[in-house]
Amino acid sequence: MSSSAPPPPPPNTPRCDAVPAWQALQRHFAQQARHFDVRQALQQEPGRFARMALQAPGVQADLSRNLLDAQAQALLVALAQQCRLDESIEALFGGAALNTTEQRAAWHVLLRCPADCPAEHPAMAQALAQMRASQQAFLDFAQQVRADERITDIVNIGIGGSDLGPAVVVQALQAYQMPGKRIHFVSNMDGDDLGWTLRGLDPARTLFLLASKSFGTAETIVNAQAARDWLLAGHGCAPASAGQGSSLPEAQRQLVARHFVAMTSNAQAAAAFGVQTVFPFADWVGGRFSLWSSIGLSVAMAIGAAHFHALLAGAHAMDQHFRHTPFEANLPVQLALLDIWYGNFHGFASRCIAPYSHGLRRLPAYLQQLEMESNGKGCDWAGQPLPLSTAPVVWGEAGTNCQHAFFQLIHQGRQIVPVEFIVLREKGLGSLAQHRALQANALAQARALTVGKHDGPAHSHCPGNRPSTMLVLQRLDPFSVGALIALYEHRTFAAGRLWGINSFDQWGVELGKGLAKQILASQDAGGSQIADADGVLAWLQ
Ligand SMILES: O=P(O)(O)OC[C@H]1O[C@H](O)[C@H](O)[C@@H](O)[C@@H]1O
Repeated sequence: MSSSAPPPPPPNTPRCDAVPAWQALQRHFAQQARHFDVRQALQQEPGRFARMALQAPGVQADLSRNLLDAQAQALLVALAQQCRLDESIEALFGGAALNTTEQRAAWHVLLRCPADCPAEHPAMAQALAQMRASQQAFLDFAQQVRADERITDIVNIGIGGSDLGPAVVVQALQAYQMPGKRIHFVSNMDGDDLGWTLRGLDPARTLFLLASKSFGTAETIVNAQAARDWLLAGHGCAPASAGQGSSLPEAQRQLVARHFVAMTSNAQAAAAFGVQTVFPFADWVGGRFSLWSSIGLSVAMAIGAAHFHALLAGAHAMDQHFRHTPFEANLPVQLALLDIWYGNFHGFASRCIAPYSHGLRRLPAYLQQLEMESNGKGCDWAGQPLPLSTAPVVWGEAGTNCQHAFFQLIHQGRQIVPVEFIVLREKGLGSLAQHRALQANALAQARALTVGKHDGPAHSHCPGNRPSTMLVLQRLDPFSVGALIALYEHRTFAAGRLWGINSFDQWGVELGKGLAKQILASQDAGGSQIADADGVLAWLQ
């Protein structure tokens, strides 16, 4: 969306609790569905697995182990229809100003449009052209760096959406990573993060990628300054003071320009820091949806431009599925409806993500930001307090590690936690026997949750009837990973629209940032303004 063409307004669609299907679901839940027994359903309902198996690009899903009967499923689809979710989906693809508190579109789907993607309207044609030029520039640069043997270490400095997306993808696609280059991610304000990362690195062979949409995030700026000091010190120069980048002596300026590049929407601030190579992206790219933009530069450096295009192709295929598949077979929509069913009817407060894949071990952390920052909201887009729960608490850990940690609670604890298993058909490194055992463990956990155990001493009983979903990827390749992440993006968007939420802002994050500044000022003033309630500050002096 170019700045000269204001995005169209979002559609005025109803919230989920304002449509007739909501009341019908409440009645169905109270009268019948809360007693639903998935063990029995799996035994007695012929074709349940086939009926509840969904096929999306790169991802197959088995929903049959969920606490969902045919009537609830039909009513949930009716709910999505009555909320006119199709209009919201069209608005996303049409670049409407869905981010109502910041009057911005959320047009990340445009970033994965293939070269022959037609522009839907003139503003989109302009945005596409700009996007293509900046995409080509950062992919070309990634190829150059890959070919440059002098660079051995690439350090991405960013936080939140400027860290988690690229970090999870680089880790997931380790098999595609070129040898001879190490990619590091530094996010935490704690100096140990950067400090330990830089230990043993050669300043002459290190390239820093400053990833920050705003180029104003405290953690990123502090780490960038410390990295610049390290670079200068490594070349025998004194540290530069904060913000001094553009007024450094010429030799030092050149050094900074050679070793730092930035991916940002705020090119001016990056230039003031001393960065001369900037890969911009449009302000309609939200931070947690930005890995497809130049924020994904570390990914492109790790796997190369061709594989980066395959990642985009996977996401685009999921976009098409989301946009064009009827709700009954639409995987992101079905997963969003499950969130509504579990959160608003069953009252389950959290969802566990268990990827049975070492490569996907950071996916839970990524999804925590995507889902909880997007939909952890308490008021709707009209400014009304929401009388219903929104995003579940998302948590998890890779399998089989999770089995030896918190799965005990999921099997026998008092609260019910729907689990999302992610399993790969094809093995990575390691033997086929290892891979089969990994798969068997995921299937065993899902079955154990369903059937439970009802004999033997009481302490060994497991109630069973605990819900789970199984997502199956062919293998951990760029296409499948792109599709998987886009699946979660769209699920989050669909659930947010049904709850009446603006999924694209994050005002709750701002409060603490402001208070941190105040506390820092108080520390700088010797703690003289410490309030009684902040006695701990005195302990820390
Ligand atoms: O990319 P940046 O502007 O540095 O923002 C980094 C992150 O920080 C913010 O506080 C938000 O919580 C995130 O949504 C964002 O991704």
